[in-house]
Amino acid sequence: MVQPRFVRPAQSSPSSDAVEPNSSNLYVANCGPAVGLSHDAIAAVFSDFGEVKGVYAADESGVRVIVSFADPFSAKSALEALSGRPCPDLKGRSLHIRYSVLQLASETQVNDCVPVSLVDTELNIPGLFLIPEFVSVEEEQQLLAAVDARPWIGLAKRRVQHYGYEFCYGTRNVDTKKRLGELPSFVSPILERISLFPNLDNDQSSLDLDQLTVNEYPSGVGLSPHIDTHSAFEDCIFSLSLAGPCIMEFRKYSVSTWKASSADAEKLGDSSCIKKALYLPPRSMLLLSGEARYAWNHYIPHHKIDKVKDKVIRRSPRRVSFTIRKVRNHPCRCNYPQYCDSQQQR
Ligand SMILES: O=C(O)CCC(=O)C(=O)O
Ligand SMILES: [Fe+2]
Repeated sequence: MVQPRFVRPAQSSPSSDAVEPNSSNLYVANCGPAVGLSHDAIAAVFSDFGEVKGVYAADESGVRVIVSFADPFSAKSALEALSGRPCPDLKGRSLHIRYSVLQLASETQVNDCVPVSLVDTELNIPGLFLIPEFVSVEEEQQLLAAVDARPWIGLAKRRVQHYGYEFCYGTRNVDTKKRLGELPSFVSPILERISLFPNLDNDQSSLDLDQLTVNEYPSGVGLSPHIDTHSAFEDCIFSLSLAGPCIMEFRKYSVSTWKASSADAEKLGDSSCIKKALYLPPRSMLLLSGEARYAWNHYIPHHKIDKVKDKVIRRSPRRVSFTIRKVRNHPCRCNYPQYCDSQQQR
């Protein structure tokens, strides 16, 4: 059987162990088989506070365990009653207890289900281009310093900044009437370089990019599969990777997914979809245009470790991306109506 993996929950402050984190699992130090206390003996003591689903070794030490309750209230009562006090039924040992959460298998798994390409041409997706080393190491540092000097907006798992127009995650669109202002001057060299981008047959006006979303992903955090809303943005979507690499997976579903929530799209999983994956190194620029932009979902798997051409690559502590787009002011008239919110029959 696969041993469940538990980790410390994300905390907002060092003292937040006192706050209920809604976890049913406790990390208990200073007891275990190495000091003559069996998992059954530990379970018996903790079951005074509620139903114990299991006791697991927290690590190889033999003196640290995870006690998993059926509900968070039992875990809270046990923590409050037993933590920091000698426990007569466990040989008088003082237990050090904190909350723990079950880590999703996907966060510890190696992403190796879809072979990962290193070059765009290998994917054979029309309109998809990857330019490695689009910015220098020095420029990368300057761009990171510029965004780190500005306020971040905290989402559930990552942080973002919006410039030009705010992207609204509820509607997956922008409010074209609410312009925030010009794009900041630190992106000007990037915009200039984009205008010289090879392989672009779009007219120059679609390159008047006016919206920037900066995403900061901690290691193991990804992005659910989605197609950027057709009616929100023009054809060309640029994404600059900084600070760390990631894998981007591309999925083409045979059914329309524009109305499905991104979580639903993720659940659609293997059913009737083609999957391809590309390694995005730091400092590279990705362009999604045409079929790649309109018909393929892009997705960053929620993994800490990726397998790229038989090499195991650990994601760095953060990846920062600059997604640069042009807001659309008229309905989309692309050639992919099944994926297009502007062209759906209502
Ligand atoms: O982080 C990235 O490279 C992609 C971000 C993205 O897909 C989006 O903001 O729509
Ligand atoms: Fe996107």
